[in-house]
Amino acid sequence: MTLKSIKYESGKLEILNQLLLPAHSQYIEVKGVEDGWRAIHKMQVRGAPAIAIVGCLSLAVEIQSEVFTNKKTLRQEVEGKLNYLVSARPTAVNMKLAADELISLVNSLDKDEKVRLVGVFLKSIEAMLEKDIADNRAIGDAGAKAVLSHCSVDGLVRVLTHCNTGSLATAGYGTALGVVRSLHSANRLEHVYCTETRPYNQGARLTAYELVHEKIPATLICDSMVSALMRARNITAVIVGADRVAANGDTANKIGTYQIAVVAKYHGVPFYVAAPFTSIDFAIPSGEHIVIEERPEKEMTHVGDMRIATPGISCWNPAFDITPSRLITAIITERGVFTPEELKQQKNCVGS
Ligand SMILES: CSC[C@H](O)[C@H](O)C(=O)COP(=O)(O)O
Repeated sequence: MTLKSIKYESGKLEILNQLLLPAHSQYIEVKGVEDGWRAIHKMQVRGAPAIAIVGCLSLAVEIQSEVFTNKKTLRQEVEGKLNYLVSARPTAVNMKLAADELISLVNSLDKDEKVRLVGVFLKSIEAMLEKDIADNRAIGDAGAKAVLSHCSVDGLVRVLTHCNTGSLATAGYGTALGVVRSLHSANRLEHVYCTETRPYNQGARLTAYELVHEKIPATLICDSMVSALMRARNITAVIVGADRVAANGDTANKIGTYQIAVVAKYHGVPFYVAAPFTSIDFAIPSGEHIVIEERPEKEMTHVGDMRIATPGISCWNPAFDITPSRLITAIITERGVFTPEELKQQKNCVGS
């Protein structure tokens, strides 16, 4: 059985508290928008697609217990709460896109009945969940094909991934980890290496957990071992996820992605970004326009509750970095695999 980070049934929303993994597998209830915002901000739920789904569901839960006197107040309330949820983590585009979609949905309703709104909301979020899984499967298959193009017809591949992009970060299957999954199902994966992903260790805590759970041959490395790995282990390709891709292909992803891309370029290893088409923000021409979230120092200075850094030292803790498009071989989406140059031409297909 694959891991499930979000459970929603009959108006009750629960999320797997990812801060406790891998030691404890514990679900916590999200009773409304305030809980949703906190869970996203504290990273109890994380990964761009999962954040959007939990944000929207937390609003759906809240709406059910509220009374609205007219459509205007309902609209204002929904818009205000969605914008509030977007503010919990600013870098990824998914929550913002989902919020815009739901706001225009509310505006298009001709009746202001609460029951109808909740029904329409839930239907649209359910469709979002299903679409995410279907898209991830398509990304997995397209990505596997792209990676296999770099080896002999029946050869095996060795890939490197960073951070967590699996079932825990999405509605299911995963993006970059979905590609790994598809390679494994096709019996073409020799090995996957995952980085620890300092400072918050999503790789060591979550990706490693998923890989062990799925019995996929995998090895954990420290972030500082990437160059040595590329020299020693003949890596076929790097595959990472994305939180936001600009129109020119510049990609915001977990901190550390950029340096892996630089090292991959040096070693001649293809570098792929795997993400749903909705992660591409055609409204911004380049990565310079992406807001990079900075996280509390404690996430760097401590492991759990134990301080590992010298007291008094100051810290800089950006959660994401931008990989320039010239370091990216291609962006794997459910609509196909595009070089950054080809991606620019896709702008006109948005929404179709
Ligand atoms: C699955 S999309 C890419 C991910 O959102 C991303 O790189 C990532 O894992 C973000 O990590 P987060 O733990 O939410 O800060």
